[in-house]
Amino acid sequence: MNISESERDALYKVIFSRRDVRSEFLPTPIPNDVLSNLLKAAHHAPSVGFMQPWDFIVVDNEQTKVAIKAGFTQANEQAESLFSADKRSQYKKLKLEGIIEAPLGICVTCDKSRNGPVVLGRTVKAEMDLYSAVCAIQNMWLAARAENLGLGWVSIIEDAVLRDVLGIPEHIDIIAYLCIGYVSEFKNKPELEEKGWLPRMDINDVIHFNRWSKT
Ligand SMILES: Cc1cc2c(cc1C)N(C[C@H](O)[C@H](O)[C@H](O)COP(=O)(O)O)c1[nH]c(=O)[nH]c(=O)c1N2
Repeated sequence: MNISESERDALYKVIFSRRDVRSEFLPTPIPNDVLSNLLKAAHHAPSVGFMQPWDFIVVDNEQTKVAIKAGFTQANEQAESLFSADKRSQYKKLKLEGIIEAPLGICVTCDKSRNGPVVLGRTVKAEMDLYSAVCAIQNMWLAARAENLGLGWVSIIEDAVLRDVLGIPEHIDIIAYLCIGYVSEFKNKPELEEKGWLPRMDINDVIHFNRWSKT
């Protein structure tokens, strides 16, 4: 099966217009079939040894969201203190989550024990299952954009809080807490770029032929 030019263009449009969303969520409910599309896209991500180590815990309960938000607030206060004084005042002005506003949260986890202890492709690098779960998140992020849904990754929260609030067993790794919902707008640029936190690097500064090579 070949990809047509218009299908290729659509894929690049989705890639380049995908954003991390936290300020623009609308309360509009997400239809079940649309949510299913996102989860199916995530579940079709590549995974080491095809182990499919992910699980997706969907959060739609207000009380649960409030408890998760409290965890963010606590972690964010600690995070603030780590930045230098000038960065700190800039940091305080950033909105770094949409936990309450987004109609749905999804906690993505990784079960390292799935399919037994020896996994094809994970024999020398134990973290390959975690990377596989991240591939699922990126699939979901792109599928969300194609469905005109915003997605925001909230990593400023202790695993212990998510584990406690969502009842996640100790042997399961927590990869991400994602906020998902329709949005008032998709920004043209990353919010952190727009607000002067960091610029996008020049692509030529990150592509290197034979860098560090000994030969
Ligand atoms: C693993 C990981 C973790 C986080 C993020 C991303 C990723 C990949 N990002 C979003 C991040 O700031 C954003 O992707 C970049 O600023 C680039 O912007 P766009 O995603 O292109 O809009 C993010 N943003 C935020 O406001 N709070 C957060 O806790 C996090 N955590």
